[in-house]
Amino acid sequence: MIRLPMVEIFETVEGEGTRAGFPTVFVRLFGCNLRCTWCDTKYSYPPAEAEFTMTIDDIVAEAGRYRSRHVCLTGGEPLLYGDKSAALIEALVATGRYDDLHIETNGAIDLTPFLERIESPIVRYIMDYKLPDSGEEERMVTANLAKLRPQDELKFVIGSERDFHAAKALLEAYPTRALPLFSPVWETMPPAKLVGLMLEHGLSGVKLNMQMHKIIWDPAARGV
Ligand SMILES: Nc1nc2[nH]cc(C(=O)O)c2c(=O)[nH]1
Ligand code: SF4
Ligand SMILES: [Mg+2]
Repeated sequence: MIRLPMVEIFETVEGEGTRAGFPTVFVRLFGCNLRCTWCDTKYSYPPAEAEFTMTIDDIVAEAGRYRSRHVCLTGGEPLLYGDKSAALIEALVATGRYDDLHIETNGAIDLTPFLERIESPIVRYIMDYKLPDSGEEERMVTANLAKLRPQDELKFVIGSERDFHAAKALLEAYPTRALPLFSPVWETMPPAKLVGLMLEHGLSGVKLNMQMHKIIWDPAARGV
């Protein structure tokens, strides 16, 4: 039986992206293949330990205890487990109880096998592109950008002006159908400064992405 290492399952409102504000069940898997400098979920990979492991059936049942019709698969990196991650996505889709299943993936996983295997219209990828300040830019799978679809989102977490210019250059170099989101790093990029840069550079197709959960609750709170 397939078991996955887990951090937590909880219900809150989605804090980010185009579905921000909808009641959403979060399924947070343990483990990540990156170590971003500004990571806000360091409890989701070693040296922290997985809280527990769960079977796919258990995860589906636990998520199903809540009434949200949106589900977010996150981590860590929820696609780290290949076929097992795909089987979890398929099992959540098969319940028929969700209108939206979005997957927060870190840009260092080739999405091709997932896009080819999973055909459900409710499944959407929110791909982070890690910029220079993260320390992980060289790990990005740039081939993913051309494969993302209009329902997917391409999120840039922007910590500095250097990051802003890198994101702008990347969008010019790698056309994508996904919606580009610019998200300010909570500690180092004042949102007003990021908006100013977006307007100054005429980035009319880019959407500002604020992390609502860090405004509503303590930025360090877990499970919200
Ligand atoms: N409310 C809320 N929205 C979120 N969107 C993405 C999250 C994540 O940690 O991946 C997250 C989270 O942890 N909380
Ligand atoms: S990819 Fe996400 S979970 Fe992994 S280190 Fe970076 S910010 Fe943290
Ligand atoms: Mg979070």
